[in-house]
Amino acid sequence: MSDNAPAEPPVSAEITREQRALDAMYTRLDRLRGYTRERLSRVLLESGGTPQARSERESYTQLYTDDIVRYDAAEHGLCFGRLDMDDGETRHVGRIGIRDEDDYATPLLLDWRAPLARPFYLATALSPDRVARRRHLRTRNRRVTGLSDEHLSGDCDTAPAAAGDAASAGVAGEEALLAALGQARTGRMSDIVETIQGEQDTIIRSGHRGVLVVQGGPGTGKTAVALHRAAYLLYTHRKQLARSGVLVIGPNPTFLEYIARVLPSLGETGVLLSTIGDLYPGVTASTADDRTAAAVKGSLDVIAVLKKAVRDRQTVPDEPVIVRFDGYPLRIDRKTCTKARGRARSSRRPHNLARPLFRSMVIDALADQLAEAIGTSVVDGSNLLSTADLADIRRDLRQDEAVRAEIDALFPELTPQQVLTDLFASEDRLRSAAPALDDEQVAAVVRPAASGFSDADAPLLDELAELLGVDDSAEHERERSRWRRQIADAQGALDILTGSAPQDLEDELDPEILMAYDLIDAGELARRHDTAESRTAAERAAEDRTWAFGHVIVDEAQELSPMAWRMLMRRSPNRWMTVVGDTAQTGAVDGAAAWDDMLSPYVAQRWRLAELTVNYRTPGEIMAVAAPLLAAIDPDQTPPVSVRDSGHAPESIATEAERIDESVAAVVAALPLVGTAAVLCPPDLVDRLRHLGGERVEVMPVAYVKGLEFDSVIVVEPDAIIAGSERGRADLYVALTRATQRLAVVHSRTLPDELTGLRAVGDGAAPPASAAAQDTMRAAAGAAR
Ligand SMILES: Nc1ncnc2c1ncn2[C@@H]1O[C@H](COP(=O)(O)OP(=O)(O)OP(=O)(O)O)[C@@H](O)[C@H]1O
Repeated sequence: MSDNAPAEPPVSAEITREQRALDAMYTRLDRLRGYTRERLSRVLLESGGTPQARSERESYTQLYTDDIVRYDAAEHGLCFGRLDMDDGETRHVGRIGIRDEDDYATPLLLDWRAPLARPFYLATALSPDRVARRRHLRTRNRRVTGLSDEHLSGDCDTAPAAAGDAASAGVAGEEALLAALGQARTGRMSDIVETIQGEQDTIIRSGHRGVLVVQGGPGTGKTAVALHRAAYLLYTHRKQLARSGVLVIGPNPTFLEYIARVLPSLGETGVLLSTIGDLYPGVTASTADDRTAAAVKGSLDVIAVLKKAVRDRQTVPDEPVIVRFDGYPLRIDRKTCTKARGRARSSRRPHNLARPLFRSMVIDALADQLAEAIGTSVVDGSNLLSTADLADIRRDLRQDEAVRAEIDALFPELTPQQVLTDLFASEDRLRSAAPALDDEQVAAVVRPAASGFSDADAPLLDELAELLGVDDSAEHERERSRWRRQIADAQGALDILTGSAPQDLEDELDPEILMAYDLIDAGELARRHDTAESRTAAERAAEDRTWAFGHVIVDEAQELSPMAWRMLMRRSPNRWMTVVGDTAQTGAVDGAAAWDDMLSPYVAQRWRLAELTVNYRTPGEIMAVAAPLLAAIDPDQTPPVSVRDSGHAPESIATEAERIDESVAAVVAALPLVGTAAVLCPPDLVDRLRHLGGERVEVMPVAYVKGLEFDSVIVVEPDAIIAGSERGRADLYVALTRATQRLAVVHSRTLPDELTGLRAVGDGAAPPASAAAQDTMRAAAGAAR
C-alpha cells in the first residue's frame, strides 16, 4: 500500500458490494437454468420424426442435461474469488463461467479453469502477474459472509489486507487455505477449487500430452490434483474427451467412494472411476489374494503361464477318436490333430480365431477318409469322386453336429473366465502351466472353482482375452445385416421425403432451396442415426474391454503390479496419462520402487516427472514423527513440508497385549465429538477391535487406508505392522500420515526404533495408561474447542 492511498472502505461496505455482484450472478444462473430446463422439457416432449431428427434430439437432450448438472453443481460457492488487476480490471472467479445477458462479451464470472482465472492460483507477491489484489470470498446460501484480501502489487484502493504473510509462506490465499485445512473431515473428499496452490495448478493445467507422473509425499494433494486435472482436461478438450472418456483408477472401492463426490461437485459426470479389479467388464473383484498369490499374479512371468494354460486346452488324443458319419467310422487320430494344431498355432491367431483352421484341417482329413471309403474304384484303386463331390462331403461333415462336437472338444471355444477358473481350480493344470512355481506359490494360488475373482485376476482375464480373441464372425454378420436394414430404412425415409416434395419445386428447381435428400444419402443418414447414443462415453466404456480412453488417471499408482500396468496401457493407446503416487508408500510387494521400471516398457523415457512438496493434510508434529521412518524406507526422499501445525503432540500409550482393546477403547472414548477417526491395526487385530468402530470411527487394517484421511488416528502395534509384510515400514508410514489433527500410538510390543518422537503417556499398567490417555486426549479435545 502506498502512503497516500485513499482511506479503505470498511469491510462491511465491501461485503455489500460483493453481495450485489453475487446477486447478479445468481440471477443469471437462475435464468440459464430456467431456459435450459424449458428447452430440455420441450425436446423430451417431442417424439417420432426422421432418424436425423431423433438423433439431433438425443444430442440436445445430452447437452441440456449436462448443462443443468453443471448449473446445479455450481449452486454452492458459485463465486469464491476476485482478482483486481493493476490496470483496474476486475475478474470474479468461480465454479462455472457466466456471461452478462445484455453484454455477452463481458464475463460476469470466470470458470476457475479459464486461462484468465489462472493468476488467481499463481500470482504471488514476488511474481504478481499484474494482480494488485487477490480476494477470497466466503459465501453461504447465496450470501457473502466474509472476505480476505492479499495485496500483491501496486496500489489498491480497497479493503484491509488479510492476516498472515501469504507470500513469504509460499502459500497463496493462506487464510482461506488454513480455514479449509482446519475443517473437520466428513469422510468424503471435497474439491479444492478455492485454494489450489501454485505447484498444484501447474500440474492440473499441464499441457503435456504423454505420461505425466506426479510424485509427492503423503497429503501433498496428489489425489485432489489428479481429480481437478480431470475436470480441467474435460473443460479444455471437451469435444474429444466427451467422446472417448476419462478413466480414473483408484486402489479400492472404499477409496473410490471417498473421492466419488469431487468430480460431480465440479459439474463433471463423464468420468469412469474404477479399481483395477473391476476394470474387466462383467467381473467384480469379490475375493482377496494373499501376498504370495498377488505377487505371482502381478509378475510379467504369468504371461507365459497363461499362454501355456491356453495351449494345454488344445489337445491331441492319445487314442484315435472314432466319429460315425453316414454309417462310416472315421478316425481323428493323433497325427491329424498334431498337424491341424500346428497349422492353427503357426497362424499366430488368438486361440478362438485359430479354431476354424484347426477344424477345417481335421474336416479335410475326415473327408479324405470318407472319400477313400466310398469313392475308391475296385478296378484300379483310383478315386472316382469329383472335386465337387469332395466339397459336398466337406460341407456335410462341417454341418454334422456329432463331428463338430468331437472336433470342438479337442480345440474348444474358451472364455477368459473359464480358462482362469479351471487353471486355479486344478493343481495339475497349474503345475503343467507354471512349472517354475514352488509348492508354497502353488498352494497360494490354487482355489476352488466357485471362489470368484480377485483384484489381481482382472489383468489376467484381460491378458487371456487377448490370447483367446473373440470369434465374432457371427456377431459381425448380425451387425452387417442390421446395418443393411438400417440403410434400407433410411432410404425409405428419404424416398418419402422426396415423394412429399412439392411438385412446383421439382418442376422449377430453385437452387436456393435445399432439401434433406439433397444433402444426405441413405448411408450418411443411417450413420447419423447409428452414432446417436444416449449413454455417456464412461458408461459405454465400462462395458467394453477394448475401449480406448482419451485420458487415463491412475491414483496410488505405486501399488499397481506390472500386469496391472499392462492392462491399463491397453486402455490408453494414446498414452496420455496422469499417474500420481508416492514410491515411499508402496505396500504391494510387486508395486513400484521406481517409476521408470514401471513405465519405460511402454513409453521408454518419454514420461515427465512433476513433484509436490507441501503437505496439506498431516500437521508438522506428526510429520516429525514419521520422518525417521521415511529415512529408513528411502533415505533419498525428503518428507513434504507441512503447511501447518495442529498444536497436538502425537502420543504413545504403552499397555499389555491382553489389554490392548481396553486401551484403544479408552483413547476412542476420549476422541473429540466432531470429526472422523480411525483405528489402524495389523490384520489379525481387526476382529478383536472391530466393536470399537461406529459412525465416526473406522477400524481398519493398514492395507486399506491408502489415500484416506481422518481427523484422529490411533495406530495399534506399530511393531507388528512393520513385521507384517516385506513393505511393513511403508504400511506404517501410510498409517501415521492419515491424520489431519491427532495421532496416538497404542502398543504392547516395543516401539520400533524409528518412532522416537512420540510423547509417552501411561506406564503400561493398562488401567492407568488408559486413564492417562483419556486425560490427554480430553485435554487436547478441550483445547481444540
Ligand atoms: N490446495 C489445497 N487446498 C485445500 N485443501 C487441500 C489442498 N491440497 C490438498 N488439500 C487437502 O489435503 C488433503 C490431502 O490431499 P490428498 O488426499 O489429495 O493428498 P495425497 O497426496 O493424495 O495423499 P496420500 O498420498 O497420503 O494419499 C485432502 O484433504 C485435500 O483436500
